[in-house]
Amino acid sequence: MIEMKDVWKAYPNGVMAVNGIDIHIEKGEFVYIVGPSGAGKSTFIKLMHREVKPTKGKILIEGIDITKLRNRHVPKVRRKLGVVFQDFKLLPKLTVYENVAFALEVIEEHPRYIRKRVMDVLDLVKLKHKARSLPDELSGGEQQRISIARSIVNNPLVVIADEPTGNLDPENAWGIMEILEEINESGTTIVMATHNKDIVNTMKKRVIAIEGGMVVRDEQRGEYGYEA
Ligand SMILES: Nc1ncnc2c1ncn2[C@@H]1O[C@H](COP(=O)(O)OP(=O)(O)OP(=O)(O)O)[C@@H](O)[C@H]1O
Repeated sequence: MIEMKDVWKAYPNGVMAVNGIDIHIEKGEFVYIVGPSGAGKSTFIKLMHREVKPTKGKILIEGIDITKLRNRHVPKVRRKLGVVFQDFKLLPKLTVYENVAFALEVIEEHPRYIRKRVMDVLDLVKLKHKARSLPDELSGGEQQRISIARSIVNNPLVVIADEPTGNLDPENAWGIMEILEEINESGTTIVMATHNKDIVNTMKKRVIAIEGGMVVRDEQRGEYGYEA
């Protein structure tokens, strides 16, 4: 479902962040991306949702090469991807409800469908009662749960998360993992870059390790493999 074929990324300053990556991720997989700081994990994640374009290579999402897409076709493919960031990136002046509804309003979904869908995903992350709050009235863990609700409101095929637990204490981090696992069990693919050794070692999912912009390990039911 997601395929990278001989993907390279050089930033304008000459840094080679990704050096010839070939990977294939199937529908429904849960994949951790691990590796030392500066290894290229975030670049890998950004390539996957076309925040950056590769210098060379193909990136296929359901057979569509996202590196070759015309700009006007990008939103259609992006809708297949939910993205979660370490720092949540909620819109501060919009309520929780409005943050989550935004993606559906942009594509002009029916207002009745929007109301139901937004309340359903808020229910999934157990924050229905916070619908009218502003993001800064919530704890970090709650904000991240809202950003996950926002990422899945469009029913994406894959949720791509860059260090989603990086700003959270262990209890909140595990709360996020429970939600991601539930989303994965309903068939959504999850790709998550992380430095969290405990989570990777406990969950026993596929682990892809990146070092120096290359895949150095790819194991089913893998371990974190580095010191925390
Ligand atoms: N916008 C950019 N311009 C130039 N170089 C960059 C840019 N973003 C990242 N890099 C460089 O590319 C390399 C890979 O960075 P990347 O952020 O992908 O690593 P990472 O594995 O996610 O690191 P961390 O675990 O610290 O977040 C690093 O050498 C970094 O300094």
